[in-house]
Amino acid sequence: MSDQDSVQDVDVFKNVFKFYKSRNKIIDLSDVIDFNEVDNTRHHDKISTVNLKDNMDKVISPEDTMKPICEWEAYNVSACPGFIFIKNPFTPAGQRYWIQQCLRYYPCKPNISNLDAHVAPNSIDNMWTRSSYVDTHQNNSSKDLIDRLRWVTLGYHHNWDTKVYSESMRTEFPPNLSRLSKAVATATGHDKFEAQAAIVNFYHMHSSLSGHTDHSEIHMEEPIISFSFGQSAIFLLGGSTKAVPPVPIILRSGDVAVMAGASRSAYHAVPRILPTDNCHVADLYHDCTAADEAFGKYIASARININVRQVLPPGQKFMSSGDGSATT
Ligand SMILES: O=C(O)CCC(=O)C(=O)O
Ligand SMILES: [Fe+2]
Repeated sequence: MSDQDSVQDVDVFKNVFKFYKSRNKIIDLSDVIDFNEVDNTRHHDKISTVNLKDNMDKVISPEDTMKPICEWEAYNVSACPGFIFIKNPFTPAGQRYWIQQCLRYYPCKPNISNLDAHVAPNSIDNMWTRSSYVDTHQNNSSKDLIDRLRWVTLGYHHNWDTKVYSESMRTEFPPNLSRLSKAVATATGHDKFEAQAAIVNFYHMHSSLSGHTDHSEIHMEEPIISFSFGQSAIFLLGGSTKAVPPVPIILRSGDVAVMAGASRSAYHAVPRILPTDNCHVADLYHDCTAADEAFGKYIASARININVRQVLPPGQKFMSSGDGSATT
């Protein structure tokens, strides 16, 4: 293989990313796996149904936000071993509950967000109630603070520079999100999963997230559990190198992606946010109180993703001094 060949191989993930990110043309979605159309013959041979564990009466429906597990539909993607897609297992009120948690509560202290570097904590604590989504009489011409929110970290706070977690950058993981993640983990066969760190991403219509792997966690045997709310996304799931052509998948509001097994350390990206093409999100806030409708206005042009991870090996409650340096 010549040098040129190997460079081209390395760029496969990036080329596919650029293809879906490009705004210069009408995007061709024919290769994108859409689990809303599982009978679509084009992609039928690329996926298979997963049988979930329906033995979890105690943990199912955390905060009463999910449908009974017997109604969940879950799929594998043959090219991505270990990956499980669960088609929106939430009730409409359940989705509204999690969207509210992400906008109203998770950005507040002691959690960390991209806004911390710019504004005082109490401005963040009140930013939802003071936003023009809620206070419609507000004639504040400056952009809402909430529109500048890009990420929040929970539990062990992701260090964007060093990519190393530390005990000194740890706060309580939200118990409700821990129960939700445990329910999904248990249903997909990971009943020892402990939610210890999460990133909540806030995407706007032109946002994207480039190809990366998530490998800061000391223990990589447990899955990443990823929840999507609001506008849809094209999610690219590749392999262990950027030479592996990624599989494009549509993630819609309520969908859950579980990156387990080999897919836990696979390259992945979000090249594009797509306006919801059906009643998915509009329906959520149909006939709601004004307080709820405010969340509907935000989510009409935004996507929220919560991805939850276990950091420590089973049974270990804290990081020991050598743990941080064990990761790269
Ligand atoms: O937004 C998504 O679906 C993926 C987010 C992600 O991969 C990350 O935050 O590491
Ligand atoms: Fe990621």
